[in-house]
Amino acid sequence: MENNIPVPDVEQPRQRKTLGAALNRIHVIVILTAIGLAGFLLIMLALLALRSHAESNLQLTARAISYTTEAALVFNDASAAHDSLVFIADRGDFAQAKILTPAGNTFTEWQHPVAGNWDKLGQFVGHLAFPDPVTLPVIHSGSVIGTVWLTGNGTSLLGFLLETVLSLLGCLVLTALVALYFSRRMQKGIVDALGHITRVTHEVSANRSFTLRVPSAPIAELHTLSQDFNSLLTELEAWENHMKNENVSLTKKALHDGLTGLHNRAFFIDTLNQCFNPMRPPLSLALLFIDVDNFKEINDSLGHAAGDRVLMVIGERLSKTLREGDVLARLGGDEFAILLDPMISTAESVAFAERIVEIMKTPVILLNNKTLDVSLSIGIALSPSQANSAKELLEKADEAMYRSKKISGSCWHVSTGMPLTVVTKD
Ligand SMILES: Nc1nc2c(ncn2[C@@H]2O[C@H](COP(=O)(O)OP(=O)(O)OP(=O)(O)O)[C@@H](O)[C@H]2O)c(=O)[nH]1
Repeated sequence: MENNIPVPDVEQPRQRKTLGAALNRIHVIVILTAIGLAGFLLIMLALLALRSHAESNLQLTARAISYTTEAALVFNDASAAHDSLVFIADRGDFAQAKILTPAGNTFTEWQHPVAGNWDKLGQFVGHLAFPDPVTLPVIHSGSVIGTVWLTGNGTSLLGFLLETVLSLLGCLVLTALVALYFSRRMQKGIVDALGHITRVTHEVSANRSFTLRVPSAPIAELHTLSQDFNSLLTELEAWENHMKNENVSLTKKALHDGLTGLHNRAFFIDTLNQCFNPMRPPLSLALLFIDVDNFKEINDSLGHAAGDRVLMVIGERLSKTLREGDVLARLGGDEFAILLDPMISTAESVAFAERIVEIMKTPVILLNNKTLDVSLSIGIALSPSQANSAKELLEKADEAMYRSKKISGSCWHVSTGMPLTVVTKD
């Protein structure tokens, strides 16, 4: 059968651009576009201004030529007219000058020498900048006696243009650098502030570091974001501490007895089970099962509060008998148990039980300062000699305790492993 379940696309990990790189790119594009456009417009304006300046210059030169060649035209002296042209060409700025007769013939002319590529380029620029020659009539006594014909010189225009463009470009590059410097500074403020928030967020999510805080940012919105983020962290930190405390308290409640503060049955059974871990070699253990004699009577005659007081005192006294590693628990009601640390012999556990019987010989002082004699019955079971499991060890110790109780109470009994027979006192 064909499987029609769509397989979701697995997103491939890809290299993402950093915010700094993205802002950098945008700033460079904006700056280059703005500076490029401004540069282009400024160069165009400079060109127009230069051209109009050069054109009015050419008009003035034509007028000067017209005045200076007037006499030469009147006296038909072409050589004098040529000298005048050379004289003005030394000081003026034109490519070619002609004096034409009223009939249109060339009376005299002068042309700027073309020495090299620069001059050729100048000539070309001159053709572009001044496509039409400037003409001006030479008037004598009210009549036209000739015409001044003048074309513009592109060489000096070219030089001037190059100078203008180069200095303009220099200014634009300087402006671009200054703009770039300030944009980088502004960008650093944004990127650093967001970088702090990103780093702290990552630390919080990866290591639950709720104690971290984001430093304040120079930009108002980012500062607000940092402050709000810090408030959130403070709340999370408080919440986490509260949860930790709750956990500690719940764990304590789950494993401790509320009245005596000793470990409870669940903890004791768990500890016992761990001692019989099949993955480990068997341990030498001794378990003392302890039950208060005639506890119901205490409750019934002196009240539940007195019974509680007795249980607490017993808990305190038993705690004082413990060595390091021993585990004491209240199993429930008037039952207690002690697990003696591994490597304990029968004689040692019996000595331990005798000590317990002994310490209970001191009467319990009740809350109303009355005293009460309280005794305990103790059953001892040993592992691995008498039991091979937690359940069996507990049952054997309970059984031995029952023997103690049946004999007389206020005594100990070591489990025999034999079936229980009822023993009467005396
Ligand atoms: N005051 C008090 N009494 C409790 C508590 N838990 C259980 N008891 C009472 O403890 C009594 C235990 O009674 P039994 O199990 O008959 O024990 P006993 O009177 O000592 O009898 P033997 O074990 O045969 O000596 C019951 O009356 C329970 O109600 C407790 O936390 N506080």
